[in-house]
Amino acid sequence: MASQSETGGLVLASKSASRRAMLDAAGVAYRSIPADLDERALEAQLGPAARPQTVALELARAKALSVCLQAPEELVLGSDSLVECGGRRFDKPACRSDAVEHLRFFSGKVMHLHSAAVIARGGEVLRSQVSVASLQVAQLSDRFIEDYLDHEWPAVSGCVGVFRIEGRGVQLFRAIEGDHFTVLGMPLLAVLQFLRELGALSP
Ligand SMILES: Nc1nc2c(ncn2[C@@H]2O[C@H](COP(=O)(O)OP(=O)(O)OP(=O)(O)O)[C@@H](O)[C@H]2O)c(=O)[nH]1
Repeated sequence: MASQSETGGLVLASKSASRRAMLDAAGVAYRSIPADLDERALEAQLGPAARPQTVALELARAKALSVCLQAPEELVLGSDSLVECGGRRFDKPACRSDAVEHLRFFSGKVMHLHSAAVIARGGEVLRSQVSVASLQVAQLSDRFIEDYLDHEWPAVSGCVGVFRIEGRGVQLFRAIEGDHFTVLGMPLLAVLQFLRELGALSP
């Protein structure tokens, strides 16, 4: 006999601490089953010309559908974030020198952070949303970058854009346009509306 959590619950298909923190703070009950898939290989299949919002949506969809196989009765929430800046797409930095290169490139430019969410059940996509925030990056000196990473590395190794907006990452920006939750890594307001529509959250 399947437990309640295996019949009507919500599964977060993510290892992201930030996404878990958002749902925890919002009082949303869920269990986590990280998606085990090669995001970079999937992104490569979409090709270099794929729009960043398309890539984020497709990766969120792939994460949700892959976890549906382990939770066939439950709503599964997949999410993905990526940065586009100066015509380049960026994922999480692979190492500290990657982080330096990313930050040097971002300096003085506008960073677009795309965050997507997909809710699926039984292999069928029920809802999806992708949102973008625009972050104006300050001029970053090499000295600032090294000092910043002395404090923030390796914590930001799990963060696209090499920052935690809730921490020192806020020092990188002169202005931010867009939803705070989108910056943190998931369009939470849309996710909550979807859960209400799907009966998983009381209106
Ligand atoms: N704490 C924090 N995390 C951020 C911020 N901006 C982006 N992120 C995180 O950057 C990560 C983007 O990488 P993704 O590939 O989308 O997700 P992930 O962390 O690999 O986790 P999965 O969902 O399991 O793929 C996510 O965990 C986002 O929450 C921020 O300002 N603060």
